[in-house]
Amino acid sequence: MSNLHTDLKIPQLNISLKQPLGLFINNEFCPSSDGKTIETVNPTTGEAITSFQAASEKDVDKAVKAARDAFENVWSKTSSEQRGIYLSNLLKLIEEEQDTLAALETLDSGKPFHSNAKGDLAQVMQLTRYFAGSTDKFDKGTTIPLTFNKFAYTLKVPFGVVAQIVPWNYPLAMACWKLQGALAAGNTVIIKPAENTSLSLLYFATLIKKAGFPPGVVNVLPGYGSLVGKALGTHMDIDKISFTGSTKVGGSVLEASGQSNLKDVTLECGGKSPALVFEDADLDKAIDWIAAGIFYNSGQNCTANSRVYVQSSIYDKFVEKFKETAKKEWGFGGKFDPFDKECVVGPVISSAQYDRIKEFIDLGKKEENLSMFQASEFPVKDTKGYFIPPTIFTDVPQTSKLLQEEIFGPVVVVSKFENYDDALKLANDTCYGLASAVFTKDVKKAHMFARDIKAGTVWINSSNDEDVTVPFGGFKMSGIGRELGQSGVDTYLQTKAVHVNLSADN
Ligand SMILES: NC(=O)C1=CN([C@@H]2O[C@H](COP(=O)(O)OP(=O)(O)OC[C@H]3O[C@@H](n4cnc5c(N)ncnc54)[C@H](O)[C@@H]3O)[C@@H](O)[C@H]2O)C=CC1
Ligand code: BAL
Repeated sequence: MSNLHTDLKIPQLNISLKQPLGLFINNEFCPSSDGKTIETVNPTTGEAITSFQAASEKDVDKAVKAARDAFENVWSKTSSEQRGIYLSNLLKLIEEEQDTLAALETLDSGKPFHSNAKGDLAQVMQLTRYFAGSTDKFDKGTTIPLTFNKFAYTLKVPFGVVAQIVPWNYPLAMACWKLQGALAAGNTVIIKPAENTSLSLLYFATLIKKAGFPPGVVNVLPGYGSLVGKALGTHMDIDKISFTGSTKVGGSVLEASGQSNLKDVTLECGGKSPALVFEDADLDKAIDWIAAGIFYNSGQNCTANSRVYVQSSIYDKFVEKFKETAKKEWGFGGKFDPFDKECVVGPVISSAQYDRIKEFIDLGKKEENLSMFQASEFPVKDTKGYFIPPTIFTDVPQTSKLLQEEIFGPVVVVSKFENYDDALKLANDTCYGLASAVFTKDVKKAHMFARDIKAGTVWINSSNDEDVTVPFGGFKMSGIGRELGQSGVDTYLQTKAVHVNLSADN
């Protein structure tokens, strides 16, 4: 092992790989300027996997310079067709390396390989295909007739240098939601992975180079949020920043823009998304969707349907069946190994998140005296990993901290409602507005809910099955702006208005 690469083995899948550990600037892996490193831990075992280079402020400046030079001299002059070709090359490489990338996600984040990690890669491939095909199709601007001798036209132009900060719950998927859209639009990028899940994006950087992207177009800067993230937010030569993570840090990114150069800001932040189940719903199907909507990815999902409201006439039946489903379908598997097909609930990301979630569980149980069900024993005895079983709190009052705050774990609160107005009021009673779901066979009621709920996404008779072709983003304190779909490119473009005077006299 050098300090810039190490050999990793994943025996469960018979995979060996050369893992980059350096900062990726100008298409080369390099050490950090101050030699600092970060150790990354396998949440399944609690043991260290390896250490990678942690960028300094000086490295941020170096990456920004690389991205600026690449934008001004090369990328802004690269045709949209050629950008699409690079993205198509990238797609082919991701397809070839999908198992390795998915395996890295499982190793570093603990997400079950066969369900979650492969699912993340399927989404990454779909969105790369989508954005590769979009480069010559997105909105290019309009012509506006003014007078006989005057007209104007608009140009949609890239911002230039874009910074992107991504979280650990979907390390590569969240990176690709941002990266491919920004590249399709013609920007150069500096992207910062989360401290605890940097390996997959560093490996992905090798594919960027192989795909032919010119040096400096994509730069990957692993490092601490409080240092690298902050330096990106306040940098005077970054034109736009896009962030996914907690609402608290999202606010500080917005503030950093205001205190520096007013760079454009897109934020995807927290959520406490409601799912409503009306008495006319297909109960079994609703329960399957809702269980997946909270227990998939161990509940570490900004759109998780973490608040469930059920009409009182079917409440008891719902609760009974929901518990059965959680116990039967959402288990760790006997080996506590997310590479094992039986494992559908992996560990949560870190000991810090484990402690945070456990605090919520203890609060609900001991201080708020709530009725609680867990799909298996907790704390789990047979593992050193950060495993938390699906946990269901029932009859939870609207004022409970568990109902109001984002827990970001496999923990759900269930409450009852009497009628539509009651349900809507409860569902909208939150500072968040990311997503929502409604289960009913009544088309009118479903669309009334879609009209009335203050959230960026509404699922009718499903939950959390987002699609890369559909815009995604939050109302209220869940964020600013949209990603994916056409918005995934538009968000990285700004409008220039050109006024043309044809008159000979003035
Ligand atoms: N919306 C989402 O998808 C996510 C929400 N969260 C929420 O946040 C809670 C805490 O998780 P954390 O890992 O602490 O989230 P976080 O918001 O601190 O981390 C997300 C990203 O922001 C970076 N960051 C941290 N401080 C920064 C700063 N001052 N300036 C710029 N970037 C910074 C981190 O390095 C990471 O890359 C979770 O329990 C969950 O509620 C966390 C991750 C993803
Ligand atoms: N469902 C992917 C978006 C997120 O959790 O951040």
